[in-house]
Amino acid sequence: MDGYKRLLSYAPEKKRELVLAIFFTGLSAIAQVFSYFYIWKFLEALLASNNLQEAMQYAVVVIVLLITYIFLYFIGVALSHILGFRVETNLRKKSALNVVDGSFHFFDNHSSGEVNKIINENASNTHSIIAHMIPDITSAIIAPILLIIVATNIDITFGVLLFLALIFAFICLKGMMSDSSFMEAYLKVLERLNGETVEYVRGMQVVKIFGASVYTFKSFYEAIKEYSNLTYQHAINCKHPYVSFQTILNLYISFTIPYGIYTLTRGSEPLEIAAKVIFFAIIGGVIFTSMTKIMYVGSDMFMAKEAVDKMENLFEEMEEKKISHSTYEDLQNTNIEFKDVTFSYENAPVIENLSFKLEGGKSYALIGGSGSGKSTIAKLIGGFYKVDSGQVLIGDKLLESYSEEFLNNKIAMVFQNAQLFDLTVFENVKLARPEASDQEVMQALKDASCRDIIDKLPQGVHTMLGTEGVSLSGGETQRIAIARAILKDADIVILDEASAAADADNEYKIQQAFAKLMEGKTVIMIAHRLTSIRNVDEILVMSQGQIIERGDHETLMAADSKYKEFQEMYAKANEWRVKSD
Ligand SMILES: Nc1ncnc2c1ncn2[C@@H]1O[C@H](COP(=O)(O)OP(=O)(O)OP(=O)(O)O)[C@@H](O)[C@H]1O
Repeated sequence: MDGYKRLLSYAPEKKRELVLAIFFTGLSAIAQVFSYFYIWKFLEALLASNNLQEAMQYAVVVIVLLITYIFLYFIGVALSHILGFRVETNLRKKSALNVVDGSFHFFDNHSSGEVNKIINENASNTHSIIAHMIPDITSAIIAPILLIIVATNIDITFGVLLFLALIFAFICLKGMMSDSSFMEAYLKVLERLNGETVEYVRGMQVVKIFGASVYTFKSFYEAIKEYSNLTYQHAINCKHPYVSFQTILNLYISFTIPYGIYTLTRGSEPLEIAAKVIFFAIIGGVIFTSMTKIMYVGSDMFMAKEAVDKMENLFEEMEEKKISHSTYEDLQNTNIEFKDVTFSYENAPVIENLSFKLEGGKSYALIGGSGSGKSTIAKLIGGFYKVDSGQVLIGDKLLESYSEEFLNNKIAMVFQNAQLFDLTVFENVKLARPEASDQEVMQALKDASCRDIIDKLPQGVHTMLGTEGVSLSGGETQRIAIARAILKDADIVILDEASAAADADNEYKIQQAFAKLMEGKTVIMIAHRLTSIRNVDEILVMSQGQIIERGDHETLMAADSKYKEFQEMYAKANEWRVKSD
């Protein structure tokens, strides 16, 4: 019940619907029981009293009560569906907000497909669990109890017999109810099977080309076997309780006839006994059928707990290693400082006890071998990750002391694999500053040397990009992303220069766009082309998470430096490229 209560706590505004759903399904159960009582009255009038007119009146009452039952049940189910859908909607809304707010650490460890799957599957499970649980519980519990009371009033022996049969039936049902360990194992196997099936379908091309069979996909085959074994074992475990349940039901119905004959020999009125036998046979079937719903209540409760556990775990993970920002919103200067910073993505530190200071208003280039920690430093300045120890200061104040939004507005980042959204070019740029005028957006595009891109697009700046629209090349995408950063007009600019060579024209335009973006800003450039950094104020050379050298181009070239070594290697690599071209 705990999972169910936790799920309901996601829709506190629909408490009234919950109470009304219980009320209407409860009322419908009472109407149902009354309809069966009047079936008895009908049979009694028809057979025992032989009063056709009275029987007809009872028949009308039965019909009215059955219609009332259906109508009330329908209202109860509709209300519980409204409640279920609201819980699902609220869970989806919360998920969407948490995803937007999720830590980078979380997204490093979870692919977007995985997150989407967890949210989709569990959120959509919740509405059906909630929608069916209230009607199932009422029809499985209220209706049988009330019917037993009515039945005992009609005939105490038949009533007691029915009661005993129900106790046995309940024991059998409990034997068939899936316990939490089975449900846990079942959901795990099902999840594995789904995952393996997706992998198999994804690899269908390889399957076809190489004529591989399902046996080649060993883990898919094992998942099928595991699923089949588990469900088979469960079916076997249910065999005895199920057969016993059916036997008790049929025994009870068959027993009403010899018992009726026995009472006849004791001088009872034959037609009254006939009426009772028919009535008890009818309600026996009805009660047994409604009781079977108890089986689903157990698994529904487990599913409710699973769904809410999985989603809440996901929400918790999204918050892990997230910086808790304060509210300060005034940048005194754009100095950047690392004080004894240690940071690790997983267990091993990528940078350890790193300290350095960058002066506001100057331009810096970070260079170093692949994996030396350049992008990590850029991300830590951007506030993407919480450091393990030490301090990152912006404007001589702790990064955490600024509000997240303020910091976002003060720092612009352009990564080599820039992301554009499925929006128009214009909308993509305007995202950086929604209050910007049309002229400002157009000026940013012009400054980022995007004129030629816009000219060739069918609807100019209003052309849709992405899956539904036009695709741009890597270099073009980066220029639009630079336009976005120019419009943002942030005081600190971090650029991750593309390592893959763009064509000469694109390369020239990207450099022009960068120059415009860097004007008057504090700039940190992660440089891959060593020719493009000669004019920066200072170059920081990185190796294994440490800054091993720093200085301007001339100073570093004059010494026997690692930087000089890098420049020479770069020049050689370019020479080879020219020769092989
Ligand atoms: N999201 C991540 N999760 C785990 N480890 C990571 C993650 N990002 C980077 N690393 C590791 O951290 C180290 C530093 O990576 P970083 O991207 O900062 O290097 P880099 O100098 O920018 O490299 P490159 O020039 O190849 O982009 C590498 O060993 C890398 O494998």
